[in-house]
Amino acid sequence: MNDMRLFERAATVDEVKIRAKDVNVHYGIAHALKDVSVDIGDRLVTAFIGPSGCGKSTFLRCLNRMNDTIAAARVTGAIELDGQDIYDRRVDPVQLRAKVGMVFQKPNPFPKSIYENVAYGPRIHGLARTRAELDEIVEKALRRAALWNEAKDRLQSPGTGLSGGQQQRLCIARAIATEPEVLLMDEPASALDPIATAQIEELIDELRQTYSVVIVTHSMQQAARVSQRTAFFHLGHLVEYGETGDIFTNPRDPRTESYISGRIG
Ligand SMILES: Nc1ncnc2c1ncn2[C@@H]1O[C@H](COP(=O)(O)OP(=O)(O)OP(=O)(O)O)[C@@H](O)[C@H]1O
Repeated sequence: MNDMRLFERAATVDEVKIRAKDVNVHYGIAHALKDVSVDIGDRLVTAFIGPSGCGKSTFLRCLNRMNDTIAAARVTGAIELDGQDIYDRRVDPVQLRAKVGMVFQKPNPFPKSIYENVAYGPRIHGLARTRAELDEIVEKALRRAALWNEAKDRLQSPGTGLSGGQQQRLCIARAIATEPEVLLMDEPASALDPIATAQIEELIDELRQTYSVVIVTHSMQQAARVSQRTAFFHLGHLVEYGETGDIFTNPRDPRTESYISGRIG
């Protein structure tokens, strides 16, 4: 049984979920991201690391067209999700963001009940026909986000009344309630204490059984703990990308080496 599971995981590891080719981003005249090409695998965690301002969040936002919402941002190049160009004019960015969900640095629940926070996406995307179906979706998402036990008796209480770590798990539940395929996380634990951080990291490890997870992090320890692949960015360039273990123990580029040994950043 165990061998079988290993085999299944090995078989899925090399499937490409997102393929980015020659992606450039300008904010007005500032060239923030330069010729980034990368294949992001399915059902594994990819970490983006690098010094402040190197373009990690900018690139993350390219993957679900969140940069569309920034007037100054201009994105060129190609990004495919399962072989489909996400920048094609026929793609509805709202539908895309249901498939490629996002969790932000600061937990940002809606000023609504816990239940409504999770039910919102499924409702606008018409995923439930009845209240019972919606209840089921909400419960499933809260369970997957490891929040059900803490939230089940207070579903009608405001989401903002939860602790920081619980709020972040609520935001993860909200993101996964629309059955996304990819989860983008921009420093999801940076506002949390060590215990809540450990819970989020454990959850990320769970989630990769189902999703492709991409996480921006400032913590190299966190990247080493949660990810299987790591991409190192520097001054808008993707300098090095590979197996996390290799990046941290045997980096090929001197800039990566300097960063992970604390000489730049
Ligand atoms: N909305 C924006 N408008 C103008 N410039 C921006 C905007 N967002 C980012 N930038 C610029 O683009 C560059 C890359 O920023 P980005 O936030 O992607 O880097 P980052 O690696 O995620 O940084 P950090 O680790 O500090 O969050 C920076 O020079 C930043 O000032």
